[in-house]
Amino acid sequence: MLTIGLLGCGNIGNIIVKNHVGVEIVALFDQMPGRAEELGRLCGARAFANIEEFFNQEFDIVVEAASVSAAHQYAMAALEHGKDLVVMSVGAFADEGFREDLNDLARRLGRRIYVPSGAIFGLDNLKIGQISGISKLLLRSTKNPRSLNMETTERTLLFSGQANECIRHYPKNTNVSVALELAAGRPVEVELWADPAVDRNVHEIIIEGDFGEATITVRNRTSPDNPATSYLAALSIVTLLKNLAEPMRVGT
Ligand SMILES: NC(=O)C1=CN([C@@H]2O[C@H](COP(=O)(O)OP(=O)(O)OC[C@H]3O[C@@H](n4cnc5c(N)ncnc54)[C@H](OP(=O)(O)O)[C@@H]3O)[C@@H](O)[C@H]2O)C=CC1
Ligand SMILES: O=C([O-])CC(=O)C(=O)O
Repeated sequence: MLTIGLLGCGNIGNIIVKNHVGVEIVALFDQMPGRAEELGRLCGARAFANIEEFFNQEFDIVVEAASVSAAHQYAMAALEHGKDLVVMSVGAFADEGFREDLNDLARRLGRRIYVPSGAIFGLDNLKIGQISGISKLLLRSTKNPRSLNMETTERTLLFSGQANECIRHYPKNTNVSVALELAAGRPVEVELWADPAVDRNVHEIIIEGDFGEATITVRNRTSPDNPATSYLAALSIVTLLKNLAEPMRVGT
């Protein structure tokens, strides 16, 4: 069975620990050591307050579910310690230099980096953008102001522009935009709205290209412990882990 070390023991970490299938969690790390210890009591994994000790444990995959800055800080070290890597805070890969260096290192060391589909549907066939023209790719995300840690009484446009700029301002809310960019291999236009009338995290994806047109709307329930994060994102990472050991891959 694949063994994992969980880096980040907040909302998604909790959902992984309570729902994981087909993998064994053996090590836990969080900058709030109490959170790692609490999850350790639930699943029997060892909690570490020191990142070096965490990386030195024997397991196959580091699962990052912490923050964009944590992904930046620890991704290289994870590979250097002989682990594969699952990155939930994919916004870290908006930094092209970092992304290329990490890919080079993974190639050199024969390691894999996995990016879950997260809080959206449609990443699979969007990859055709790497070989065929896509003329328009727009993500319109709408969240309740509570999810964005702000207050407003009316629908408000917070950001309009490119994904790699948006993630700098909203690293806890727009990782999906960078996942779209990586899949399609081209820039993504992003609109981020705060709307007190919605109780879901809504992502509308509008795609036009040589293949035709597609519109995808995902109305996500929020997670129990973090309204910024859609429950789907946590389900997506649990599913990715479940499928890693399977011989057959479904979806492009
Ligand atoms: N790809 C996608 O589609 C999606 C990605 N995400 C991303 O997934 C990540 C996890 O989400 P979620 O579980 O809801 O977030 P939470 O804030 O609930 O949990 C993250 C945990 O990681 C800790 N943490 C943050 N930075 C570090 C660090 N540098 N080193 C160690 N621990 C750290 C946090 O501590 P503290 O509370 O002190 O910060 C917290 O305990 C976030 O980055 C989020 O933006 C979320 C939804 C969709
Ligand atoms: O969970 C969501 O709806 C999206 C999100 O926070 C992100 O992409 O960072």
